[in-house]
Parts: sequence; structure tokens; C-alpha cells
Amino acid sequence: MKPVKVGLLGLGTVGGGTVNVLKRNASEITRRAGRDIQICSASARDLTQPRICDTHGITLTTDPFAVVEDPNLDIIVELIGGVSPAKELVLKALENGKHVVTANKALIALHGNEIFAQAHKYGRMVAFEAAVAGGIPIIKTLREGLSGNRVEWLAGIINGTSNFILTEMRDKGRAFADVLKEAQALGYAEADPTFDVEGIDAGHKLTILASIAFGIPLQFPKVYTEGISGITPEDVSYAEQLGYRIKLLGIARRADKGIELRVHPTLIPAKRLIANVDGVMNAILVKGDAVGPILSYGAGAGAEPTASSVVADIVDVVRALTSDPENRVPHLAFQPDAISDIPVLPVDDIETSYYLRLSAEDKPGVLADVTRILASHRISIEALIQKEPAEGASSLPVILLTHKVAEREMNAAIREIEALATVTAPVKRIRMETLK
Ligand SMILES: NC(=O)C1=CN([C@@H]2O[C@H](COP(=O)(O)OP(=O)(O)OC[C@H]3O[C@@H](n4cnc5c(N)ncnc54)[C@H](O)[C@@H]3O)[C@@H](O)[C@H]2O)C=CC1
Ligand SMILES: N[C@@H](CC=O)C(=O)O
Ligand code: NA
Repeated sequence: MKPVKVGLLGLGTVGGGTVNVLKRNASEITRRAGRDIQICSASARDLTQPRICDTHGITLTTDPFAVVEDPNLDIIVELIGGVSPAKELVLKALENGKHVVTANKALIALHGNEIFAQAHKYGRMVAFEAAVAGGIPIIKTLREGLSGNRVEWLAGIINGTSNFILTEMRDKGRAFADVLKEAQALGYAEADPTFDVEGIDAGHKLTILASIAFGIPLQFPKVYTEGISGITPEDVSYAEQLGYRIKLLGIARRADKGIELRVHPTLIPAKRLIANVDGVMNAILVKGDAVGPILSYGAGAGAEPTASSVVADIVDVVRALTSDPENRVPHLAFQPDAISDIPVLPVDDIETSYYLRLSAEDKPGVLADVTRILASHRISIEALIQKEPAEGASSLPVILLTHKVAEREMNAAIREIEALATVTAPVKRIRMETLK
């Protein structure tokens, strides 16, 4: 049979990794796919840049639109990133009758509904396994492996850059900015690394996972996002002393009145498996009603781990080229007319436990004031540590762990605590999850 012809948009970290994996494993991949897969052309902004891959035999261009307009290509692999021109390129490729593989989570989370409608219109596939958790086949797991379950919740470490930074801060006491620079040099970070450290990239991935888990539309604007940029080495160390680890988690959970969608730094008991997922590794814990909890673990970023998912998607498309299109797995696992309108809850309604760190003057009565305020909001305290003031400092750190309370109630209590004359700095708050 004739080879399947692929055009690649982007030859950076993931594009280069994809060329390398397809070349190195060509014969095994052909045995799995049933056809040879040939990268015929590729676009990059600057053709003179050094590359991690050998582009011998690939026609190179600086114009990505020339690739999607090439009538000889069957599959377009979009590895440029960002919304524009990626969106225009993907829509055009589908219109031109090509199947699309992409690693672009921002694009799918923000414009997936429109892109899937275009794919449906032209009877083509869009595959995006690499968009969530790099090399971990979590989309396939949710969409296919767990399709007999009612998913109750999922919680994941789904940003490799943030996890790498938190791990290096904890293990080696390194400074945030210094570790972020290293993550960028290793090709883990987004083109704009604030997407990594402010929880936006994890929010994009959570949007996709939640749609596939619960059968809801992609709705990134309703995800609560908070990143790790405010986490200090002190918080990491206090959490450790209390038996917890701080991880940036993306959490999607069915609650009584709707669905929680939130990304924030979270204290997790140190003995949980997921609390020990370190460096650039990612892990997603999914709780299905039938299977119980399952944990998928693997590299969340980097050239070849991400290429592993890109190539698997190419193989899926190639296999589907010979099967009845109506029997394909739907993009969001649920049939397009079966997407439900169950509401996403505002963050104020979400209940969690909290770690609070206060700076208080070393005077009698301060703790009594704080506990009175918490009690007046029906917030009960689970643990408390009070430290000696640092040498020369007049205020002392007080660390509290609370039982579960609604975010709205905690916000009100924090406002009152911060108004106390004896509390000398804004209260530091990190949410906690037991993940049971
Ligand atoms: N780096 C990683 O570990 C992972 C990246 N991703 C996603 O994969 C995609 C690619 O990421 P990387 O390979 O890291 O990026 P990169 O910056 O290393 O490579 C991007 C490539 O696209 C080209 N490009 C960029 N803007 C362009 C434009 N406006 N027009 C034409 N070409 C353009 C560049 O020349 C380069 O060849 C992104 O969507 C990213 O979010 C997903 C999972 C992991
Ligand atoms: N910047 C992302 C790359 C993979 O999606 C990350 O750090 O996880
Ligand atoms: Na994946």
C-alpha cells in the first residue's frame, strides 16, 4: 500500500522529537499502523536554526499554509502552539480534507468545540493525546479504557514545569526563577512561561480532561486557576513538617449541584503516591465508580515523551482511514448531541480544607482573636504550629490547618483576620486535598 503522507507544522521540541521517533521506530510503527508513514514536508519559522532532528528527505518551508494546502498530504500535525495561526491552519487543513494531530492544549481548550464541528463537517479526525500530560495516554484511558465508568473525580499533576520547580525548591532549596530558566532550557515550558507558573496551561489541560470525563462542553473560562508563583520555600518546608507536600493540582469533581473545575497549589498527605510524583513527571488520579481509583504516571513534557503521544495519534488516524467513520470514538468521548449542561460551580461554593500561614505580633491574645474569628465562621482547626520569631523579627509565623469549609466563608474569615492590628502581613492560604 502507498505510504500515508504527513505534513508537520513546527520543528521545535515536539516537532523534532516526532521526526526522531517516527524515523527510529519506523518499521515497528508500520507494523502497528498497517501502512508506512512518511513525513513529506515541514514548516518552521527559521530554517537556519539548529535542530534536534535530521530533516533529510523532508521538504522545508517557512510558510505553514503551503503545507496545509499541499494536496498530496493526508495528515497535518500541528506543533506550533498558541491560538493564531494554529487555529486558522487546523481549520484550513480540515477543510482541505486532511486529518489533524495536535499537541496544542490552548487551542483545543479554547476552540475545540469549533474545531470538532469543522472536523465533523468534513468527516475528518482531530487527535490530541499529546495536549494533556505529554507522554501519558490519559485521553485514551478516559475515552476508551474507562468508558464503562461514571467518573466521580480526577486530580492531576498536569504541568511538568510547575512540578519541576516545586520539586527542585523542596529538594535542593533552589530559587524559583533559576529553576524556571532550567525548565525553559530543557524545552518543558510554554512559549510564554507564565502559562505554566500561573496555572493556565494546567487549566487548559483540565478543561479537556473534564469534558472527556463528564461529557460537558470545553469551557476554559469557568476553570478557577491559581499557579505556583506565590509559593515560597517557607510554605514548602512548613507543609513538609506537617506531613504534606505542595503540588499544583488540576481537580475536576462532581459535586451535588455541579462540577468543580479548579487548578491551584494543594497540600496532599506526603504518603500518597501522587505526592511523590516529582520533577517533570505528571500523574492523573481518576476515580471511577466501577474501577475505583487509578493512577496514570509518566513524563508530562519533553521532546520524545510528547512525541510518543503524537505518533500514537498518527497511528490511530492511519488505522481509522480504513474503518467506517461513523464508528470512530467521538472527540470528547460522548456523542456530540449527548453533551450535558450540568453547571460548573463558582469557586466560592467549593469546600476544601486549608493551610493558613499568618504573621502575627508576639503578644498575648493574638491566637485567641484568630481562633474566635475562625469559630465565628464555623471553621474548625485541625492542627496548629507556632514558631519562634526569626532572629531580630518582631512577628512570628503561625501555621493552621483547618477542616473543610466553603471558599466564601474562608474568604470572609481571612478578611477579618487580616484586619486585626496584630496580624502584620496578608494571610497565606493553600487549599488541601486528601484525595480519598
Ligand atoms: N514542549 C513540551 O514538552 C510540550 C509541548 N506541547 C505543545 O506542543 C506545541 C509545540 O511546543 P514546542 O515544540 O515546545 O514549541 P517550540 O517553540 O519548541 O516549537 C515551535 C515550532 O513552531 C514554529 N512556530 C512558532 N510560531 C510560529 C508561527 N507563528 N508560524 C509558523 N511557525 C511557528 C517554530 O518555528 C518552531 O519550529 C505547543 O502547543 C505546546 O503547548 C505539548 C506537550 C509537551
Ligand atoms: N509546558 C507544559 C508542556 C507540556 O504540556 C508543561 O510544563 O507541562
Ligand atoms: Na497524553
